Amino acid sequence: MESILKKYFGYSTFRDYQKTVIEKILEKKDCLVVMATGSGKSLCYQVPPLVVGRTGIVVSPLISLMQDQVMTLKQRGIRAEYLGSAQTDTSVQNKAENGQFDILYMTPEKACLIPASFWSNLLKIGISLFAVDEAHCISEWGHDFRVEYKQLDKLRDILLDVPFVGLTATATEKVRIDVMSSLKMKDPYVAVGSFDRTNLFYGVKSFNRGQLFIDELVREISKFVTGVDSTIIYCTTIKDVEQIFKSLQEAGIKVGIYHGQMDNKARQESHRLFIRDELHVMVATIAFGMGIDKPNIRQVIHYGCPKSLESYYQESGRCGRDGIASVCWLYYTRSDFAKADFYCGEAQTENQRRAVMESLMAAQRYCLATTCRRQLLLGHFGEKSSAAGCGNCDNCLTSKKERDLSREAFLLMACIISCGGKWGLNMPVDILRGSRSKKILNAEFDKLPLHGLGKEYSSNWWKALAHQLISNGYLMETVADVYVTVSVSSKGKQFLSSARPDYQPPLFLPVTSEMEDDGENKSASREVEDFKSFATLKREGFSEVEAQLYQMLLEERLKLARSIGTAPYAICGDETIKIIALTRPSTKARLANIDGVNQHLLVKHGDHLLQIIRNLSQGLNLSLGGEASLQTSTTTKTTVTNQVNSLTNKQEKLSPAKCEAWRMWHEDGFSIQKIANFPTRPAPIKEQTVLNYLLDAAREGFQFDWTRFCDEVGLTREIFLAIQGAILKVGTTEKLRSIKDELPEAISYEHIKTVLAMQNLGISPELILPSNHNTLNADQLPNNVSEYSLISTSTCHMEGPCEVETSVKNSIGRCSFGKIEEAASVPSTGGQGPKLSLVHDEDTPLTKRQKVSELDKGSLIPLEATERSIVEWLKNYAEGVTLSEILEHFNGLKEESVLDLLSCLEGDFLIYKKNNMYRVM
Ligand SMILES: Nc1ncnc2c1ncn2[C@@H]1O[C@H](COP(=O)(O)OP(=O)(O)OP(=O)(O)O)[C@@H](O)[C@H]1O
Repeated sequence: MESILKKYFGYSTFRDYQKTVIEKILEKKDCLVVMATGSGKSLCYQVPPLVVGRTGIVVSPLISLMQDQVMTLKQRGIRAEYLGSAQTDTSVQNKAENGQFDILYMTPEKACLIPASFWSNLLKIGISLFAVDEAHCISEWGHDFRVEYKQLDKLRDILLDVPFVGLTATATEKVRIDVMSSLKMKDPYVAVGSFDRTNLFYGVKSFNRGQLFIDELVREISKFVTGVDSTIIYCTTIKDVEQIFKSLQEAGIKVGIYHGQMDNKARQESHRLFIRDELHVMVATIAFGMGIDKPNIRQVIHYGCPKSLESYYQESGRCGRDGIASVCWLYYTRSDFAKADFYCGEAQTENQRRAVMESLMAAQRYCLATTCRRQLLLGHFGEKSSAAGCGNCDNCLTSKKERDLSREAFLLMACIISCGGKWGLNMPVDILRGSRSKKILNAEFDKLPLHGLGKEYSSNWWKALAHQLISNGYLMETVADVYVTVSVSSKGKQFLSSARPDYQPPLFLPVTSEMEDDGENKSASREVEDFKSFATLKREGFSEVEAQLYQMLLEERLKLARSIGTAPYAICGDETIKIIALTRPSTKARLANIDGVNQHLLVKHGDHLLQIIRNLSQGLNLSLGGEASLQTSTTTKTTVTNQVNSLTNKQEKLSPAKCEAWRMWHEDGFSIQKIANFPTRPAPIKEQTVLNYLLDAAREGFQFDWTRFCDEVGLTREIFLAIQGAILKVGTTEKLRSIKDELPEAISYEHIKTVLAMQNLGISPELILPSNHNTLNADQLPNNVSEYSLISTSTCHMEGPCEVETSVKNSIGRCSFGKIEEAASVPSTGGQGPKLSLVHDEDTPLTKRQKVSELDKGSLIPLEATERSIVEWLKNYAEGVTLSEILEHFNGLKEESVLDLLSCLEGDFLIYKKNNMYRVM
């Protein structure tokens, strides 16, 4: 499974639930997968057909979505096609029937109407799975019910032994049950993940609809539209779409338009150009919907409040699908909340109207919230999140101002009660503002003592306060048909009973931006200020010149995509380009090792890409090879970004020479001695220098294998303890010389430096340092250990010096820093086996894993390393093998030769490297 993942998708690690779902499918179990948008559900049905080599059928609601998926899969070397009304190639059905595709998409209509002979023929060859994407469409309770989906259950009786898989990003409990029963699933495996999209920033602003705001928005967008990131602007009306589209176009931005009144062809063309990065911004109504599967959308802006939180989650969820930090801004005006009539237009029954109203009210609550937006959003889908805020929404990031609003709250609540509690907000607000409208005069509300007492605030200000009182439980809303009435809750009444017109108990409430700016006076530029600052999130982690390289590489990817008629993201994702820009691989093997680089890309475009990387890097004076070992395999995309960022930050603190030494040691597995004398160096450097470089890297937080390092410098637990004792005696770590003077000659400065670094970093010797007790006899000791024995016994609280002394001497014997001659003079243990190599051979690494050594016990005869023998041997280790272990197994062979062979195997995608372990594809 993992080889398939790397080979076709370029990734080396499955996301949490993916592996289990795939395993269940391979066991032929039905599955229901409910996971957030962009969480990687597609992989669950894309991998099994490749594992078993039989076609997987995928039902998908939209032709455009299928076309995009097929395009992307083809770029991965996967045989994919679709069947549906838009398919012009008449041979596809025939080929499909003969099992010639790995993955075959079809519309639900096609799946139901295709002749039974198609299924029986294909069944003879084998069908690996029957997946229903966007499975919520099958349920009448789902927000996107499609009648055609309901017919799919018929296929259950035809595709008897085929696992059915339903996948959706939005499904309540009710919908889930409906999907399972509609697809007649048998005891399905259900995977429900978090809906949290942690890489998305959520923000909301109120604004005044109009050209002034649009102009400001356009100015801001044109500042950061670079041609590599995409933005979607969702509008609630076609009029808004056209107005914003026109303004962006006039500003010279490559912008597309998409709405329901355009003809099919024009919409398809808009979609196509946007997907292929030929357009940078898309202004659309929500008609530009489900089929958007573009990973590098960095911003989704809602120009107007959406009709429900479900649709907001879906629409904003098109942002940042590749896991890179992205932003979702929602702009609303108060008038958006009065659109109930409009949204209720199609509702037939009162219940349906109520459902629409409640959805709109939830969206309104989201807009007006002063607490964590993510929590509100997740809570709406029944997901609990931690009590603390998310730290990635406007409310969490901006400190809330609070004010004692007891007087104003008193006036508003008293007014609501005075006018009978049967109105919406407009009536009490108008009374407070002293309106003399006909409605007010007729009801004689102008005679109320409260009339005109709240003139100093705008009507929006009062409404914003009302929503604070609602969210704090002082007021409550009731839906009656399409109307919402507001009344005072028992908490509100309690407050009123403890207050008088001239005295109110303090009531501190958050001051929202609407209240702060008093709505009407707000300048457009302030509204878009935050928008701008969050749009630059993605540029974190690059030096200026690396950022330049990143942009250039994206341009090159665009050119390549144009030349082969595909979308840039189908070649590889932005995150992959980011890692390429940071590591600048110079060989196919290194390129292959990057997350997101698949075999097809390497074989088809690898040489071209390497050439480009070389040329561009040279032009920018950047060294090739990069510094970071970007093993991106263990985490989600978001973590990958963090890894890259933190590595880059670390690299900035470390000189290139140190980074390079660390990379050679950590990534390539070279010994310190080898690095010091590397053939490409103009002159060798001291081993001590390399050791210092590596310790600096460790101190800067670079990934570090301490066991290997200590093994290489010959530091055992006993030496560690001896040094610790000396430090205690000297009483300071400032003077290395004094510490050294307390120790036997054979304990070097390098040992001391290593111990100090470990102590500083809190690395416990117990965990990583071997003890050499019992490996040598006491009588094999050289004579000069008396001084040391005092130290070691006192440190170790041992009765006699014997064992510790023995171990120290043994350890010293293994030390490679200027102590080789001395070590050679220590007699060998003879019968202790091959583990204790007292004479250091520069091509024989010192580490040895337990697992490998067990398998290799007694194998001292040099083995011939060929591509075939390496692959054959690697097959024994599902978890992989390190370079040192390979070298140890093929003992007697030069490290460079083995590296050459490994490099070829990686470049040919026969093996791959994950977490520094080599594995067979
Ligand atoms: N194991 C993985 N490692 C790295 N990236 C992955 C992995 N699995 C999936 N991805 C990437 O995550 C992105 C989103 O995946 P995918 O399109 O499958 O999401 P989805 O859950 O189907 O979303 P939606 O519900 O919106 O259709 C894609 O760019 C995909 O290549």
